Amino acid sequence: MVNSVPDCDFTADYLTATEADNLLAHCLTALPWQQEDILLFGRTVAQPRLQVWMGEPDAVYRYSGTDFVPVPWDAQIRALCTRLARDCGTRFNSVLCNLYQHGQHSMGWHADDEPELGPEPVIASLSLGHARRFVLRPRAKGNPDRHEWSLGHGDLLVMRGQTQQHWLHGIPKTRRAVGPRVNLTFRRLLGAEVSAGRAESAEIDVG
Ligand SMILES: O=C(O)CCC(=O)C(=O)O
Ligand SMILES: [Fe+2]
Repeated sequence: MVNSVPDCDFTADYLTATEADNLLAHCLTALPWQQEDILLFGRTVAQPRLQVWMGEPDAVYRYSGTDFVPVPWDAQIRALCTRLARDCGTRFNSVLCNLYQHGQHSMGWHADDEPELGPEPVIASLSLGHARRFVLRPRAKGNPDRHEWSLGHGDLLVMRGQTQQHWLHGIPKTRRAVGPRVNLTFRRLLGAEVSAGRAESAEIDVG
């Protein structure tokens, strides 16, 4: 039974404007951004965004057929991780950093439901830079429910409970002229075991 509302908490301006400005500039210049290839319906294509996987050495993450070995913690991001963990009442050991350079960069429908995240993961998503639409829809086909937030500079969205079991989420492309956006999603991997990977359809564009 799908809850009609996903278990998400949105906090506008979790970071002050100055904190957000400084962290955005730091992320854009200091992180080793890479555009990864993913396997999509048997073809190798470049992901429509740049990423950095960061965290504890054993937080190896398998996503769309690729193993991501984390780069060591950046001091500023680790400080944010500690603050978010305290405020969310949980612990995190890793963060997926996403860079959307323009409106054609996106993230397809997916759930963060890898087995190593556990059944009801708490995922804290901190956004910096230009606001983008974050859209959720039920996993069940034919259910027209939609929820969305505009995630702007310094905003926090925390997903918990059964959100990943029952809902898919993504960042649609936009024809608007938008500048760079950085999104940091803090997670806790429960073990170093490798998952089966998420479905290849994970990267179908969000409509
Ligand atoms: O960029 C966002 O807000 C979403 C990121 C996301 O869903 C993910 O990293 O799994
Ligand atoms: Fe996600």
